[in-house]
Amino acid sequence: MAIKESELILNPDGSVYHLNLKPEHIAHTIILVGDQDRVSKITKYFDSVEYSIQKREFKTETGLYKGKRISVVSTGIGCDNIDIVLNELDALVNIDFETRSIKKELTTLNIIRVGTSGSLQKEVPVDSFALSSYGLDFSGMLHFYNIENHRNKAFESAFVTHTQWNANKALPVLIHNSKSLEALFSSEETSAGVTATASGFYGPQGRVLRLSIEDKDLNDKIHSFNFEGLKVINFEMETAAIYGLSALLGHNALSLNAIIANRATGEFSTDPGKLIERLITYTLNRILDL
Ligand SMILES: O=P(O)(O)O[C@H]1O[C@H](CO)[C@@H](O)[C@H]1O
Ligand SMILES: O=c1cc[nH]c(=O)[nH]1
Repeated sequence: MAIKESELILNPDGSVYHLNLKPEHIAHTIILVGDQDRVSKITKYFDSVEYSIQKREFKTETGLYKGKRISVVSTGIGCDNIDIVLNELDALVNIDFETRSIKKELTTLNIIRVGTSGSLQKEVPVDSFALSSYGLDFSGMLHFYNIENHRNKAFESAFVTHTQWNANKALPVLIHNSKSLEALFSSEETSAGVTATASGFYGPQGRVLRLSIEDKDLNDKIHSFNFEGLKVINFEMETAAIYGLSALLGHNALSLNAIIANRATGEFSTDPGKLIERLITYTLNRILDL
């Protein structure tokens, strides 16, 4: 059955609504970054750039890196943007835009986030790399999908009990990464653990400037939580949404984050630009084995 024009929105040139892309514009290996200016910091290493297309905060560059076709897409900040990016990337490969119907043969994308993040644990220091074995969604976005078969309720209910999670907030949802991507990208340079995906940068990550927050002890409780050896190691704003939608749509996803802040020690990286550059070259070196 054809998907209605109000649901799958295509621009007059046939490109998908927000990303402004047509199917031929994307590779099946995709690096997601938050910051649109980070796209060229990655593609400057490419042999050639085939397409460079931007609409709003969504900038895409596709090209060849040592002969491998890769797309780099910026998502902007937050899970609401991830809802747009993941649905539209999936539509580009798995929906026929002519007939507006789902293709019989589905394509699996490899999706790797290269982001920045704040650590919650002293053992995951500033200037190191966090690899998200799981994403813990605090944003509530995933509750709008049928996520039940992909979440880990035992972890979630232990977490809710330990943190005395306020019922007015969305229930946390724990989602796994792609274990094959984790195997490829983990090394002695990465610390693996649970990444908490917040719905904001300030209050939702326990930062206080002028506004007081509902639970000033929440970060300490997240910090001390341990479920069968699994700890929440860092805070950022996209990973769990990427993991949740990738699990639902059948894509492989992994999130790597440069630790620019340590919330446990109060430190901030003296050179975040250099750190993210290091994570970019680390990721590109390993992506060739995909
Ligand atoms: O550096 P990026 O990839 O944007 O990631 C982090 O930085 C932003 C907040 O400053 C959020 O998007 C957070 O997830
Ligand atoms: O503390 C931090 C640092 C980067 N990004 C976040 O979302 N939080």
